[in-house]
Amino acid sequence: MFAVRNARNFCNKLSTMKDQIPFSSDFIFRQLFDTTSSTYTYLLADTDTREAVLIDPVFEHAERDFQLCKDLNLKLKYAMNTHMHADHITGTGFLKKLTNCKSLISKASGADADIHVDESDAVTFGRHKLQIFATPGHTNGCITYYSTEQGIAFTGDTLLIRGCGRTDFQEGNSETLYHSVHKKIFTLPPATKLYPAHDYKGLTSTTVDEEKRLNPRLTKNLQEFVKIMDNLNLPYPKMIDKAVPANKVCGVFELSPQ
Ligand SMILES: N[C@@H](CCC(=O)N[C@@H](CCS)C(=O)NCC(=O)O)C(=O)O
Ligand SMILES: [Fe+2]
Repeated sequence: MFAVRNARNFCNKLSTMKDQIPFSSDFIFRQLFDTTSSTYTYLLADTDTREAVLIDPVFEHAERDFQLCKDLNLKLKYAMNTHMHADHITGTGFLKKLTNCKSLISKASGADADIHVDESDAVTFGRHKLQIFATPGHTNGCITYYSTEQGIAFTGDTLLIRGCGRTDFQEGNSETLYHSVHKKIFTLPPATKLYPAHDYKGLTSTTVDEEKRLNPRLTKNLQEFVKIMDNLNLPYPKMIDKAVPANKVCGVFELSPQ
């Protein structure tokens, strides 16, 4: 009986993995990394129009990201953030100097940008589209970018792999984060691939199904979750005093990292 149940559970897991949608042949996806802040930057593009977007670019890598766009013959349309970061300076300001791109962030972030977005807005590049979900909790202005067609979501610091963003600075609120994850991210199809803004253990992506089963914080009930978040006792990010003021004005604009 035990063996049968185990086999059934295993098959259920495999079927969820089988449901994963492969990227369309006209969709470019690159995951880039900053080893200092463990930040992921994502380059997405349309192979036909060559329009591209960068999610969560890092200041020190703006030239790398610009060069990659050039190498792939892409026109950067938007340099956009999932939230006003506290641990690194965004590359959006620098990328605006290097290209004709526009910066984009949520209205609720309180940060400057060319374009402000909100729940139910969408970002398009070529024929591709990212829907925007407001997923506050780590900060007030946290958003998740979601592509139904590709079956992927960029969760910023709202949901990390087997973790989540801390809620002890900026406008952090653990109850709000819990509801953002449970009502927005966890209601996406189980096979949706999730790409966070950071990972500190070398993992690169997860799925809704995986996190609903395995996230050590978000599988708990609200009360237990709040208690966990109240007791994380993490040191403040080293860059916070520099990063937050810079990110409030869309990053810095000098042409070279110091
Ligand atoms: N040590 C790093 C900061 C690490 C950190 O605080 N990460 C944030 C996300 C970036 S704002 C976080 O929410 N972590 C959650 C967790 O459980 O680790 C540094 O000094 O920059
Ligand atoms: Fe953050």
